[in-house]
Amino acid sequence: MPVDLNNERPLAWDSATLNADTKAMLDNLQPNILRAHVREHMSILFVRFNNPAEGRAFLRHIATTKMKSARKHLEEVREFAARGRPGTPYVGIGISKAGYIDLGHSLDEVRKFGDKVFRDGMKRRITEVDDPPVDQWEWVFQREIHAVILIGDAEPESVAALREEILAELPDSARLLGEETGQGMRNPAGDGIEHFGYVDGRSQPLFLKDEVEREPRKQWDPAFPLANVLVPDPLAPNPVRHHGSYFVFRKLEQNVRAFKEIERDLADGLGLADADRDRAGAMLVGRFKDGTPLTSKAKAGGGPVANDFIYDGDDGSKCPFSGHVRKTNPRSFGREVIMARRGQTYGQRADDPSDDSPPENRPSGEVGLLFMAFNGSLINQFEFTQQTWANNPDFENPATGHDPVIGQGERDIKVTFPKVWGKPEMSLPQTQVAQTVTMKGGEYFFAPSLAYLRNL
Ligand code: HEM
Repeated sequence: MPVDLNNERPLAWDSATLNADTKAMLDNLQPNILRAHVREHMSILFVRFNNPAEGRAFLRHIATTKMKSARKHLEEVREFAARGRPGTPYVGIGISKAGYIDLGHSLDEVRKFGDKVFRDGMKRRITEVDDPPVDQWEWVFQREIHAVILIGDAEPESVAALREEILAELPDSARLLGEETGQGMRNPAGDGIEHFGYVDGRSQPLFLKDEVEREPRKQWDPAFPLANVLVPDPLAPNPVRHHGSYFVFRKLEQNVRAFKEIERDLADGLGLADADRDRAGAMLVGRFKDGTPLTSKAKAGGGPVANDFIYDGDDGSKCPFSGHVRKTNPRSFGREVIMARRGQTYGQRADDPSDDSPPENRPSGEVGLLFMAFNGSLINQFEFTQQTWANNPDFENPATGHDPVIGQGERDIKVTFPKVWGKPEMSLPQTQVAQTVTMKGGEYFFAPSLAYLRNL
């Protein structure tokens, strides 16, 4: 029975009754798609091939010697939970449209990829998502990237060793165009944070029964059908059993100093004092720094980071409609838009992102987020989120503003903020906060099935 990508029931991946096609799907799927892989340390390599036979042989070799399946990953996670035995590192591969052509596929074959945006590539989509002109991107992303290789693990040593091994296999005809290094940051509670200091990566679509069952889910259902991240791999030997995922990579630089100034000025402007001052930043993100959802609480909460909430009954007087997490997941509709975010922070900093030191001690560049996400459809998920939700000041309610964190394009309308949490008193209309996240480049890839890679 073909894998039912639209089944609303989460996948019981280790059930004895799993059908043969679904088993084969898990044995041929890359890890980190259905469930996030440990990737506290990451090395991300951008490669160009230039010789079809050698490019194919390289990918085949990496796939057969260094990549594990989604099933192997899930077994490792279970082993770790039961016996504390650490798993093996993650190696993932994504191929761009230009990469498929360079590997020798015909245009007719590449047209089998249903996602037009993937076939265009990111450089041809800047108008739609209001990205900066390509000549302002970092040089590596201005070039024609054929493949991305993701290496991730809990410790830097194994990542560095694998990076060396993989680079040593790169044929002379190929080029390493550039690379990124990701490194996780954590707050004192141990939760992963991004550079503005907020807990990140908490809200995810969950596809597996064991993951769903661990979540409180009275209000928000975190279970999503596989279709949110999987499509049949059109070039695999058997697309009924072999699946892949559209992968978006974007390097997003964060001006932390400017963001911290904005938080401070907003708190001053609204007359917020003491612990209430944290609400300024929370109105921009939609969660407090410790992850407490602003729609649920007026102050940061402590305890495990909640994700069982919706915005019903919040007219914007608790969490503004523009707040980043409300914009990118309104929760009462748009479930088909939700993608699996698998990003990692980049850049070293001398200050502690979770302390209270003033804005002038914060970095104004060179740090940010390597935004990465798996999609069933780039046009209906990543691009839709960026274009129709984040960049749209009228989304859900007119004149509520751009997403203050990731919104791109002219922030010309004025907006208001609630002065008191949950009360109708609003501030005077004010200019929207400045853009502090800058896209430095990126590309769209397809993460093919292992069956495709092993048969190259
Ligand atoms: C530097 C850039 C970014 C920063 C600093 C950032 C920060 C955050 C933070 C702090 C959260 C809350 C943690 C959570 O709920 O899991 C979050 C959630 C989220 N972000 Fe971002 N983000 C960035 C870029 C993006 C981009 C480019 C997109 C998509 C276009 C995006 C989509 C989302 C989504 C979908 C959620 C989860 C919302 C939910 O389900 O409640 N983010 N982000």
